[in-house]
Amino acid sequence: MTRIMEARAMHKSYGQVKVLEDVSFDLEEGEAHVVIGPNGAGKTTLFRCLSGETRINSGTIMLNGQDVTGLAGWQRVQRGIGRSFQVARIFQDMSAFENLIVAIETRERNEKGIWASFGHIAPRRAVMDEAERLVHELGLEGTLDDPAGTLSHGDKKRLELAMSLALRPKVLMLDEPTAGMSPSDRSEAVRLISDVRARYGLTLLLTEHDMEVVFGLATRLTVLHHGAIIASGEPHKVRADARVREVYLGQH
Ligand SMILES: Nc1ncnc2c1ncn2[C@@H]1O[C@H](COP(=O)(O)OP(=O)(O)OP(=O)(O)O)[C@@H](O)[C@H]1O
Repeated sequence: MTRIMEARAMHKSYGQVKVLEDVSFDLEEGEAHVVIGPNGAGKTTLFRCLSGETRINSGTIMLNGQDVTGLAGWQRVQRGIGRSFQVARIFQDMSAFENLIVAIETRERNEKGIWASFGHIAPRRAVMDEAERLVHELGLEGTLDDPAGTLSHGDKKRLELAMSLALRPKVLMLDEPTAGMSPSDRSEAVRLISDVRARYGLTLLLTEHDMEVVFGLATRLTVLHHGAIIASGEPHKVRADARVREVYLGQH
């Protein structure tokens, strides 16, 4: 297996609060690596550090063998890290389709440089075709012309996923993708994420609280507790780990 990401000895504090303490973390190509842990364990912070949204205080992060520790989030996106769009990043007044067009054009600008943004007024046919394909694959047909801000929670999540895929990432990071969903929407989300992972040959990194989602998707499971990793490995082995059951899984 090829190691895509290798983070070593990461420390992260917010003021006096130590959130990550000596965390080392690997991501292998093709795996679906799920990070779980109690509320406040540091999962979102770990995500933000790996994606470059926030800087670690010490440690190193390598991506495909290159040191990206000092690089900003957008520079890591250019190197293949796709972080699911936060709901706030969707342009609420624009339609789902227009949001997708923007995401695809953003990728093209990243690929070709700033000059790609000049020279066309209407979206080109290829961009429209790609947006239509994503709409179809993600089941967004019924929502196309509605302002994104008026979409249901489940459809917003689908749109976020479509916008993340538009960036053609090698690694897709999803922070609690099923948060706030009904049980049936959850099962649908698991099916969709598995489907997208297989179709795009993606490496997945996600956090999740729902155990059906966790065990439905994970090929590797890592458990964070008070900002430290207490177990990592095959899901069924981690599930049986006494310490993990004590601090987290025993309550589920
Ligand atoms: N920007 C910030 N400034 C100050 N403290 C923060 C900040 N972000 C997170 N924290 C603190 O860091 C700790 C870990 O938070 P984090 O959101 O990473 O945990 P989590 O495991 O994702 O939790 P949850 O499961 O509830 O989402 C918490 O104590 C939180 O209050």
